[in-house]
Amino acid sequence: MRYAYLGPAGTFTEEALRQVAAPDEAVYLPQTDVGSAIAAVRSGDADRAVVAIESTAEGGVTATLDSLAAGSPLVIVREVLVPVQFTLVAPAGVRLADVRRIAAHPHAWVQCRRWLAAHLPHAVHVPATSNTAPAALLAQAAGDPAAVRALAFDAALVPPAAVGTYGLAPVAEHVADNPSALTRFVVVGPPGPVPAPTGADKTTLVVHLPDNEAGALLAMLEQFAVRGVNLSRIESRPIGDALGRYSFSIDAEGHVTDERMGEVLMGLHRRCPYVRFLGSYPRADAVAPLVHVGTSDADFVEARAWLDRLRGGDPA
Ligand SMILES: O=C(O)C(=O)C[C@]1(C(=O)O)C=C[C@@H](O)C=C1
Repeated sequence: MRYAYLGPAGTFTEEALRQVAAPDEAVYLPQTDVGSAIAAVRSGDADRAVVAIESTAEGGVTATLDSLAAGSPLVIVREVLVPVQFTLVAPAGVRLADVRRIAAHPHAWVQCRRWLAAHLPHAVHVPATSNTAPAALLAQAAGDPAAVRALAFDAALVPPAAVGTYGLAPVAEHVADNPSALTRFVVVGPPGPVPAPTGADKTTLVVHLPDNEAGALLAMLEQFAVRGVNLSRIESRPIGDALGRYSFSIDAEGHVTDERMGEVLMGLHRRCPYVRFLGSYPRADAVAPLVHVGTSDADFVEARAWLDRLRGGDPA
């Protein structure tokens, strides 16, 4: 299996990929951004993409949400959680007090904001395409003072594991603000058989609302509420064709084969102009949803049998 993912080597995305397939049993195809990783699956250059979709720091990863919401259909087949911490590295000889320009992925910068404000309040953010792109540049320039001076930054925020991979010198460790930060990654592939239900699953959807209808968002949410389906993430993203037009990216607890989730999907299909199914897949934390009274599979099956009896002329 060929996996496209955000590289170069040592990103948190690669840590997620290692949980899915070891390097000796898969082809790793590092890409410069999330959009390219997803495009590689659409073009057939990769069989799967591994991409960040949500973090405790920033919520939804918009590059991923937007790439999956439009274009040829793709589905999520698995999710993986990776703890996220950061180390500040710099070329040999650079002290913390010397640091003025820090290369960092925008999500890494956000995750270290309080530490940076306390320790390097005047440092400027130099945006990087990934957490290890600056690490690779530092490693290339090491030992060549002219190459080090030519870098656009004098320190970088990198995953702790990348310090050894690239032979870098830590200037400060444990610089992330939240010691329990997590990023959630998903494995994305072309449409195919839906992973079997485990009893602890998630379903990801993109939903558009009817235009100019007061309460349309409430009506959409009611489709979930009345069937006892809990949401674990909902975000609005611009559709992009006009101001004021938004799509909703939703993670719901449950599997497409659950009776209650099936009823939700049919309700959305009836009421909303566009619903994209982005897959049902096992939850990485294996936490089963709370099933409320009257919303179990058996409750739906029994209610349908009752309706059939009524329609057959048996009101008993
Ligand atoms: O995989 C990486 O290391 C990345 O650079 C990407 C990414 C992200 O897209 O959120 C992954 C985890 C961290 O939350 C910060 C950045």
